[in-house]
Amino acid sequence: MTLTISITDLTKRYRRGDARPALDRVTLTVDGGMTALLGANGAGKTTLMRICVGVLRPDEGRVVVGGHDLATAAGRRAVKRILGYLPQELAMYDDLTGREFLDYIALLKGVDDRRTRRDQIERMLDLTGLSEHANRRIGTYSGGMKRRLGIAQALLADPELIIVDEPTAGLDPAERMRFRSLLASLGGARRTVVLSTHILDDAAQTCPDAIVLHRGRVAYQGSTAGLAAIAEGRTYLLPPGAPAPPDAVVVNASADAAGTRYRVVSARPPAEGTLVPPTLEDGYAALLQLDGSAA
Ligand SMILES: Nc1ncnc2c1ncn2[C@@H]1O[C@H](COP(=O)(O)OP(=O)(O)OP(=O)(O)O)[C@@H](O)[C@H]1O
Repeated sequence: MTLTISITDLTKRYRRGDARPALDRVTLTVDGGMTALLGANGAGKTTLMRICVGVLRPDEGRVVVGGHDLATAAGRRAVKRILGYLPQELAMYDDLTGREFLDYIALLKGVDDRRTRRDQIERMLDLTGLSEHANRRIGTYSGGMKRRLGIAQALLADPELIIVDEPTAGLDPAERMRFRSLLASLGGARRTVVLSTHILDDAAQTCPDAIVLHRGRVAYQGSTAGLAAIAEGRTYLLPPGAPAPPDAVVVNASADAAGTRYRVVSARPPAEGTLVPPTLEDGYAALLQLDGSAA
């Protein structure tokens, strides 16, 4: 049985009198497997994740994680025991080696037995490809290696629930692919994984389910394929030089010697253009367009 996160009517304002709350009556259910949490800058993703891991309190609403109510101290303690969390900015100690850092985190997570701790750390180092760098000081690690160490610490003590906030931001393409397959290998039947990302390709490759937050509200919850399908019948590739229709969202543009070629999502068919199967990016653009607030 995988763990479920039930979120009901969650509202969070950072300052009293803020015109728009960071989260506005958010109601969601997150089941096992991998779920992508999508949304523009400031949509409320980090706020939602911080509330779900118990480090931030909502103004209103309720979060129950695996049967534990986060409104209670006992509930928050219970969730900490089953949680692996990789925040956007994870504080690491540059003077520690990777192995020492993991040892410290494992102790904080209550893995008291030295041998169990050592075995778990070796497993995580191996899984994240850091074994040969484990005795180097973290201060000498690349950004990608620090991210991998971040996921290694999140996975210590075999958590049932994993929440990761933009884990691939700033990584080069090779590190990103490596990280992506590592994440995909985690989302097995036993775990509930929430992955917040701006990189829709990462979500499309790893997550069967998706949530889109828009200005603090839920704009979509369902399958990733269903999100892509919102742009079905309205995604067009325009020939070089053809202008994008005025009400279309330009998903991308590529230029070559023949001119610029636009990929657009448009409710109305353009004068010239070929209908193409939509990607997750197209579906996301269509969703925000339908919402009347494409950014
Ligand atoms: N500590 C804070 N104090 C005041 N306002 C905040 C604070 N943290 C976030 N906000 C505001 O709350 C809203 C939601 O922010 P949040 O960081 O949750 O969004 P996000 O979707 O994670 O964005 P990003 O993709 O840029 O990380 C934004 O308007 C942001 O400015």
